[in-house]
Amino acid sequence: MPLLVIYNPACGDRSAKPFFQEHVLPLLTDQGKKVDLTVETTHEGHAGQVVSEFLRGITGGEPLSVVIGSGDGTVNEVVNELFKDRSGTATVRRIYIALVPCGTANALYSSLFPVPSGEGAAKDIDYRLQSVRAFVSGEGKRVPLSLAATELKSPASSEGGTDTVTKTIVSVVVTSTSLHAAILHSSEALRAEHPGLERFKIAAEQNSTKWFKARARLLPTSPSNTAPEIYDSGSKSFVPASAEGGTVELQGPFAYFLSTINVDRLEPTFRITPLSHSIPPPPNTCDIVVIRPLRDPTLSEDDAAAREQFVAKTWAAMMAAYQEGAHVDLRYDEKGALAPGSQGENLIEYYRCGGWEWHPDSSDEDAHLVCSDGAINVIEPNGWAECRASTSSEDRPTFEIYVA
Ligand SMILES: Nc1ncnc2c1ncn2[C@@H]1O[C@H](COP(=O)(O)OP(=O)(O)OP(=O)(O)O)[C@@H](O)[C@H]1O
Repeated sequence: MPLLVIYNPACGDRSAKPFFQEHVLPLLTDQGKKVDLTVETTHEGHAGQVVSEFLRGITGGEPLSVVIGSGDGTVNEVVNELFKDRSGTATVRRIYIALVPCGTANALYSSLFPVPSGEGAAKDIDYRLQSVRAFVSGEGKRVPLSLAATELKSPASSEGGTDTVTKTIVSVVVTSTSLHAAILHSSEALRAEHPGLERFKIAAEQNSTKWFKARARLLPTSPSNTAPEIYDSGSKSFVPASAEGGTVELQGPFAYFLSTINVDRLEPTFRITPLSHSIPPPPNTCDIVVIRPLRDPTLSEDDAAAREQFVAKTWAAMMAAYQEGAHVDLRYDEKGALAPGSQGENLIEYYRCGGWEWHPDSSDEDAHLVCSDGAINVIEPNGWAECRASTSSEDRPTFEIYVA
């Protein structure tokens, strides 16, 4: 089986290169694995180009194994490149990935291999080598990676025409709008000064009072045509969401709108979609966490005072996500407080469905941002976005990750 090794020396705390030289490459050699090509990435998009080019040089239909040392962004680049450029995957359709967590957040790795408690556990050598060890042992299991493909659409140029797709982006971890997209957008400007996770906290403060004007439509699962489901914290299970024609309409404003696949967390302890672990999802679905401030029984309109007042509720949800995903059971009492044991509406609406549409209000520039695995895209004026989750595909390359 052909074997590629790629690491991104610039991601996270920049430890990928020494970690590969000291641990990963010697382990591969010791276990008799012949590496066909080792590449240290030099620029954005490089990892995808390397895999694509390598595939074009292979003639057999065997799967390709790739050891990747990076965060989630580099994995995303490989998947997107192969999704776009099919020339290499005409013969090799299966890509097996052994992942080494070297990024800032490592959502994918820490979801597959939860970090044990204890100071510095995420940096532990054995902790970081688990996927590679599963690969070299020859007995490791692999899990398929689901993909979420988002089409950005521009409005038809004439009445009765069809909207056109201007860009398709693929996520393997998270696709979001609203607060999460705004935070990622602001945090990029802080990367050089704050390379660690603290840049997300600073960016969060900068965006805390924003609400996002849009409407969303949640879509049924394809091909089973199952209507969207919503988590019911009374029965602690998913139940059918009230759906008209198989879809659910959500009117804004939104504070938060985020969907995940493959992961239950975005950082080792930030478990934003914990139910994807505790109640395993069916194929071709994503988990969606929504906060709509006007569900708060003490708020009736969108004004500056209400936005200021609601900041504490959004933070309560974010902080509870760090407490083993406790935000999913936070409920209002009749005075709008989030007291333990309250029996009112849930603060969070937690959906599971086949995908979603996002239609931003043309007056709200911030609502036009879409985040795909950390990369920010902008919906054009009067445009919209459609995201669909898929677990397997007839005509696309498939990706699997080695797990212990
Ligand atoms: N040599 C390089 N110099 C600068 N940037 C690079 C280089 N090689 C790759 N990159 C870019 O670095 C970016 C960040 O990589 P990645 O997402 O893997 O790490 P991260 O952002 O630190 O981690 P995470 O996504 O887990 O938070 C990617 O967009 C990638 O294109």
